Amino acid sequence: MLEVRDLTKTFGGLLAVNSVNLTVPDRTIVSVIGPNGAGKTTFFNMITGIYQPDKGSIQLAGRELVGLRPDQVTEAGIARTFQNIRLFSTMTVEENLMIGRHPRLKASYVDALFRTRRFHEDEREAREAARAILDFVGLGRYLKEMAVNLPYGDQRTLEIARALATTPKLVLLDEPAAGMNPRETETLKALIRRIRDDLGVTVVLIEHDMRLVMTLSEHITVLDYGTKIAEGLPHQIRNDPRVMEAYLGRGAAAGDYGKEGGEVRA
Ligand SMILES: Nc1ncnc2c1ncn2[C@@H]1O[C@H](COP(=O)(O)OP(=O)(O)OP(=O)(O)O)[C@@H](O)[C@H]1O
Repeated sequence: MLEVRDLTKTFGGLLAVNSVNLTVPDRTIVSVIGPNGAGKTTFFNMITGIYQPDKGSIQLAGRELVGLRPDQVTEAGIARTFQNIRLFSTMTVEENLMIGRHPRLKASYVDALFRTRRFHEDEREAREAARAILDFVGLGRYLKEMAVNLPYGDQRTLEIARALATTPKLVLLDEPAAGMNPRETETLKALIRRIRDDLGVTVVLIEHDMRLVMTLSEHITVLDYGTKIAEGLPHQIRNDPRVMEAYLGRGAAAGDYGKEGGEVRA
């Protein structure tokens, strides 16, 4: 589904992502992990067209994405969430989803201006889709609620719902469990599995919660100082000395990898 080759990005003299390759098969759940500043978010930002890479290629189901704008990447089939919540807080839950739906609508500016039949059809379709997605993620009861009034964990789920509203082939989740309590994280884990199993959407996540990463991922790629230092199955990564070194060498970024005597909690 996703084939990243030789992806490279520098900021001034800093090599933030250094010639990274990543292959993500269709309908898999994979994780990109690494200590703080390893280049994970920069990697996501290149895939989604926010940053243009200095070098490399990014193909989604065979289509080259380098050079596309973020909205064109969304249209091509990649949706994402961000490390920090980016909802329209003064809009309702339904409206947040309808905005997520926008790239898939057919009506033009002129249709909207003159409220044509196509405009009304689009609006009805977007409302129906919003309702279906909210039910799917378990937020159906909040349809007309202001996004800002939702509990924290539900706001994060709403962000995932908004990403799903673009009907992606692949979704990139940037630290979806950040700030969640263990119960919310369990619910999130089940949701991510259902996104893959029921919707057939491929999932790539950046996550610091090692328990979640180790139990959810089918494949893990580890970055350190912008370079891929390891990749493989969860049990291989858990026992990889290079990975332990990367985390422990930096004081095992609070609550993460290697916290308990060099072993990963999983
Ligand atoms: N826009 C930018 N301009 C300059 N340097 C940047 C920019 N974005 C990221 N960097 C630098 O690139 C490196 C990689 O940062 P990035 O945010 O991708 O890491 P990360 O693995 O996502 O970290 P974290 O886990 O803390 O979110 C860091 O040294 C960071 O300071």
